[in-house]
Amino acid sequence: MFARTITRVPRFYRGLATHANIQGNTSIPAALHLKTGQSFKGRSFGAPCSVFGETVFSTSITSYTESMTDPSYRGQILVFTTPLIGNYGVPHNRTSVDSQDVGVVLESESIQCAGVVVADVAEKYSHHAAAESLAAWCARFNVPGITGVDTRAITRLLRDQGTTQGRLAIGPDASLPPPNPEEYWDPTKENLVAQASTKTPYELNPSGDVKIAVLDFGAKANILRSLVRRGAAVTVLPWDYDFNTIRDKYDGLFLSNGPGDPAHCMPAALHLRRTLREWDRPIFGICMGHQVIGMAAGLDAYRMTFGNRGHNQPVLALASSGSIRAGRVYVTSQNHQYALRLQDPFPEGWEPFFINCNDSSVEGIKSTTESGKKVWGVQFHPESAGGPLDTIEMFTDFLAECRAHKMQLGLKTGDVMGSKQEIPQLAQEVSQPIAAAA
Ligand SMILES: NC(=O)CC[C@H](N)C(=O)O
Repeated sequence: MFARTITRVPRFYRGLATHANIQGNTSIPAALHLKTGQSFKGRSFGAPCSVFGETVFSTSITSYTESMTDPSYRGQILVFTTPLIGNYGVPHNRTSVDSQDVGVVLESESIQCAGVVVADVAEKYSHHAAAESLAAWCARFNVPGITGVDTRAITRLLRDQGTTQGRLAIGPDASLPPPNPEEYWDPTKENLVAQASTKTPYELNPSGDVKIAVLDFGAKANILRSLVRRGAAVTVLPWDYDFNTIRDKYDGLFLSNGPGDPAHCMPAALHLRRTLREWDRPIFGICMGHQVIGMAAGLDAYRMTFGNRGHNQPVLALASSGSIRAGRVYVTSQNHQYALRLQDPFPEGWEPFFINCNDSSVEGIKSTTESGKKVWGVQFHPESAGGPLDTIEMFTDFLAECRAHKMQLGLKTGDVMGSKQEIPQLAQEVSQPIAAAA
């Protein structure tokens, strides 16, 4: 008898209710077809258009917004193993643009994956920073989604048969028979890096004390943020730019992540081979960048069965360097299909740096101490976004090495603060944020 009926929604919940939204086209039929002959029927959300793509799964339980804007997912139909996706909506993807800023909140300007597959799309979303629903965001970027499918069954299939070419068929296309095997699009044939990379060089944080050139294979914004927020002046170069022509103006070189088959990046690996021979300043690469360093060092990159996509991949450090301690396991964020082949012996001057605790794949390489070089490549993503920050200090380590090298050089030439160093012409010409360059 003392039970009270709440007739007024408390203020706090009323605020949330205004964010809640119902959007999407979930009564439109959709189907996911795999080249291997299996089909899954569900309902559509997002853009009402059909797409081809390489079907991959990610075990991440959060950060769908970061994953979907990561250029490394370009051309892929992304299956989320977490059943409920979309429940915190999507934020505005703009920051106030100043020289320290890369201009976006997420990992790039737009959705990069070709389509998304979820068990249960959240039609209601709630988050203080949310501006729209997952469905509305997908519709705005012309990216289709399918919901109401058994993502566990799809994942088990992909785990057994490997990443498979697929077709997301929406609306009337969903009731058509699946495409013939030869009609599927094979993204490995395309140079996706050339599509994702900046077309023209641009600079961030020009007043930074240490000058870093970034070869952009499809860089995630958080890689650029991680460099800029640690005080680096960053010049972002197209993926096939011959860094050797400007290298003396820089204190370090960084090679970014990127989509597709690393074989397309062989021109960059050949330029880098020369850099490694003739230049002694620090070099750091992540994911595709790590694969390019490996190819330049003489290692092979191969296609894994289903790759590693998720935010809890354990890697064992085999060597100590900077903040990394040999013998420790770090939990890492990953998104890759290819890996460097472990070979014995390793090319002279190189050693394995990390190894994956689940599948023993190579997770990192480094130049040996005897080589006198300072070069590191990691298959995982220390910058996270999303995922754990266990290895984020690798950016600090890299910049510390660049600063130390610059200081040593200054001591030799009597130019300790680097004041005699020329400001790169290139960098002055192209000072603009990532958003404007995209
Ligand atoms: N995130 C990345 O840079 C991925 C690299 C490469 N495209 C691969 O799939 O292995």
